[in-house]
Amino acid sequence: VWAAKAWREGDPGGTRAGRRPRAGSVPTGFLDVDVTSAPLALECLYTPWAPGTDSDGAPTPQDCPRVFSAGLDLTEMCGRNPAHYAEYWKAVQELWLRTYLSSLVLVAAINGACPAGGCIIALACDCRVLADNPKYHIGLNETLLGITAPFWFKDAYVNTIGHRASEQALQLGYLFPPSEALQVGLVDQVVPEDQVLSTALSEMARWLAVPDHARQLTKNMMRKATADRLLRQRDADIQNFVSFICRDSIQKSLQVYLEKLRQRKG
Ligand SMILES: CC/C=C\C/C=C\CCC/C=C/CC(=O)SCCNC(=O)CCNC(=O)[C@H](O)C(C)(C)COP(=O)(O)OP(=O)(O)OC[C@H]1O[C@@H](n2cnc3c(N)ncnc32)[C@H](O)[C@@H]1OP(=O)(O)O
Repeated sequence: VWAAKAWREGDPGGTRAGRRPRAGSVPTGFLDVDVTSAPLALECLYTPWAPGTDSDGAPTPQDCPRVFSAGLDLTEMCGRNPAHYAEYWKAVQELWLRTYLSSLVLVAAINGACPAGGCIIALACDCRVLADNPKYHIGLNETLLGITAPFWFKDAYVNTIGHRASEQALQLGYLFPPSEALQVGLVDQVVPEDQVLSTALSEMARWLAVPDHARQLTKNMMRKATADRLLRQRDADIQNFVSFICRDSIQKSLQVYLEKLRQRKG
């Protein structure tokens, strides 16, 4: 995720929000940053695990290739207490709202797998460029984990790919390979892997060429209703999440899924 303001101000290596991947593991989070208590400088929000910049100040490819984001950190949703789940979900909401409502131009340069929470952050951007690699799937696969995508994930999906495609993909937990993601409109461009960053930059330039105030007002006009829907029921959404995730059956499903992931690795 690229923040236009920092880019324009020549500070593409600014503070990064989020968690770095554990050694030998995939980047899951972007949520151990304390987005709830300190104002998140979205101007400085980058793909969290991007290593920074090269000598010219241009962003360099991620140090964790193959994965854009593995979505929300499942270990944050397993075996914890209700207060932890509530705080975690509030942070997830906050991250999404700030990204979705940002007045900046945000372009997602997706150079790896992008399931669930990863997809939802990409969807909060203005434009998505995906690397053409059949392993780089994108979508909301929650049902395959035995959980349900919250209504605002669903809303963002419907806004992007329409009702019927969302209904089908959500129920099936379908992860789209690049060609299908492009076809259904989930991403805007699919390009060879080594052109993701340059294409994202070109897209950024295209969006920045539009007068800022007009673009920002238009963006807000298009997104406000969706964001307001969550804003109106934030607390209820947190309570829903906590009671849902605390169920024994859901905990069991998540543990089984995590175990499968770990075994697959071995
Ligand atoms: C009525 C209803 C009301 C309310 C409902 C409300 C809310 C519920 C919904 C909550 C929303 C959740 C959204 C999410 O984002 S869930 C997470 C979904 N993510 C996934 O399914 C991705 C899983 N991961 C993978 O498919 C692969 O890891 C990936 C393709 C990304 C990368 O593959 P690779 O081969 O490179 O890595 P692995 O060897 O598989 O994994 C390495 C280690 O990373 C661990 N891992 C992977 N993903 C996660 C994750 N999301 N969270 C935590 N840990 C993860 C994996 O177990 C390996 O761990 P170690 O062995 O190294 O410990």
